[in-house]
Amino acid sequence: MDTQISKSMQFRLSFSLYLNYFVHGIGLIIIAQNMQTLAHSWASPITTVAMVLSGVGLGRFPAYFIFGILADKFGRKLCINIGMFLYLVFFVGMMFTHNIQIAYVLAMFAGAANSALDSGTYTTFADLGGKAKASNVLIKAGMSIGEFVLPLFVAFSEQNSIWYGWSFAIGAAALVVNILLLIPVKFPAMVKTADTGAGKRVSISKTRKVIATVALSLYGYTSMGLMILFTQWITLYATDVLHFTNTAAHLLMSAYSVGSITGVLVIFIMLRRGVPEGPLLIGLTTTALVALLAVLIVKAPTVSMIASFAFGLSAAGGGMQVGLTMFLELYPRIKGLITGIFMNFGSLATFSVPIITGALAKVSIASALRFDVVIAVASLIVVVAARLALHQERSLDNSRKQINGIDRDITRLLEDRFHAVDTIAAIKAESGKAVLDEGREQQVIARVGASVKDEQLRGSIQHIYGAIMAESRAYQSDKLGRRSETETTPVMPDSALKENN
Ligand SMILES: C=C(O[C@@H]1C=C(C(=O)O)C=C[C@H]1O)C(=O)O
Repeated sequence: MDTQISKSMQFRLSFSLYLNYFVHGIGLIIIAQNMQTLAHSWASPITTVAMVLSGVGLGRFPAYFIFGILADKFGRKLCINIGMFLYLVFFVGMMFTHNIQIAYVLAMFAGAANSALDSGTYTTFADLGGKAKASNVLIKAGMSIGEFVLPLFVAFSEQNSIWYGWSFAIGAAALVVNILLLIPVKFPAMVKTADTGAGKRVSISKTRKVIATVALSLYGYTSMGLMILFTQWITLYATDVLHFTNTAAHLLMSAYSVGSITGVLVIFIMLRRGVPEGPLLIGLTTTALVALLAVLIVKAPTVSMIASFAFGLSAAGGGMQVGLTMFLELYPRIKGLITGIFMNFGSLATFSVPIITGALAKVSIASALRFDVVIAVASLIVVVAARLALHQERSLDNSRKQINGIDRDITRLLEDRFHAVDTIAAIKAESGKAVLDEGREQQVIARVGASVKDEQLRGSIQHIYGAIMAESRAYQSDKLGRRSETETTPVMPDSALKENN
C-alpha cells in the first residue's frame, strides 16, 4: 500500500493515536469516578455534578461538523493536535477549578476534544489504508484500558487520602508526552478519492431502507446512552444502594472495562468467523439487558462483579462500531456524512442522559441506574427492527435482485468507459495512429489483475477486460470508419494474463 510513510513512522503514528484513546478512556469516566469528591470541591450536590457531564455532549455536537471539515481541508494532524490541546485544558482545568460553571465549560472542551480526535484519527487510519476493523478494535481497546486503569487509581487514592487532582494529572501527563511524541511524526497523504461503494451491496426496498436508517440512527443514541449511563452511576449505586466499600465500588467499574476489552476481542473474532452483524447486535443487547437486571435485582457482590463484566463485554465491546458499519454499508457513497449523523446521535445521548439521570437521582440513585433498563429495551427494539428491515431471505429471487442492482452499476460504468474512449479515438484519427495499442492493453490487464482481491477471480476478470478492450477497439474503428483494422487482432494478449497468474 502506498502510504508515503515508512513502516516505523506508521508504527509511531499508530502508537500515538491509540495513546490518545487511552487518555480519552480516562476522560470518559473521570468525572463520574470522582463524583463525591468533586461535589465537595465544587460545593454542589451530586445530582448537579452529574449534570456537568451533559457538557461533554454539548461540546461534541457542533464540533463534529467543524472538525470534519477542518480534517479534510487542513489535514488530520491539525485536528488531532487541537483535540490533544483541548483535552489538556480539560484535565488541567479540572484539577484546579472550584467553580461548577467553569467545570461545565471544561466538560464542553472534553466533548470538543473527543470530536477533534475522532475526526482526525478515523480519517488517518482510512488514509493509511489498513484494515478498518483492526484499527477500530484497537481504538476501542485503548479506551477500555484507560477505563480500566483509572478506577484502580482512584480507589488507591481514596484509600491513601491522595488528592483527587492526581487522577486528572495522569491524563494531562499522558497528553503532554503524546504531544511531544507526535511533533516529528509524519502523517500519510490524505486519500480523497470518491468511494465507489466497496463492501457489501444492499438492495432493499425504500420502506425497508427508511426503517433501517431510522433504527440505526436511534441505535447511535441507545448504544452510547446504554454505556455511559452505566459508567456514570454504577460506582455511586454500589456505595449507596449495595453498600459496597469505595474500593469495591471502583472495582465494579474496572470489571466493566475488563469486560469491554474482552468484548472487543470476542466481537472481532465473531465478525471474522462470519457471524452476521444483525443477530450479533441482538445477542449483545440482550446480554446487556440481562446483566443490567442482575445488577439491579440480585444485589449480591459476586453477582454484581460478574454482571458488570458481562455488561462491559456486551454493551461496551464495540457494538456501537458494528452498528455504524451496518449503517455505512447501507450508504457506501456518503460514509463521512453517515458517520457524522451516527456520532451525533451518540452526542445527543452524551448530552441528555446526564440531565435525565441527574433529575432521576434526586429521587434515588437506583432510579438513575434503572433508567438504563429503559435504554436497553429501546436498544433491543431498534436492533431487532434494523435486523428485520435488512434481512434478506436466501432465495434465487433475492440474489437475482442483488445481481440486477450490480448490473445496473456496471452498465453505467461501462458506458462511462466507452465515452472516455471518444477523445482517444479522435486523437488517434488526427495523428494517424493505429487503434490497437498492445502495450497499453497489457498495462490495463496487469493493473486490473493487481486490483482484484479474490485470487480465484483474477483470471476471469482479466478475460472480461480482454473482451471489453476488443469491443472498445471495435467501437473506435466504427467511429473512425476503419472497422476491418481491429477484426484480426487478438481479444487479449496471453502474455499479460500469464504475468498475473
Ligand atoms: C482506448 C485505447 O484504445 C485501445 C483500447 C484500449 C482500452 O479500451 O483500454 C486500450 C488500448 C488500445 O488498444 C487506448 O489507446 O487507450
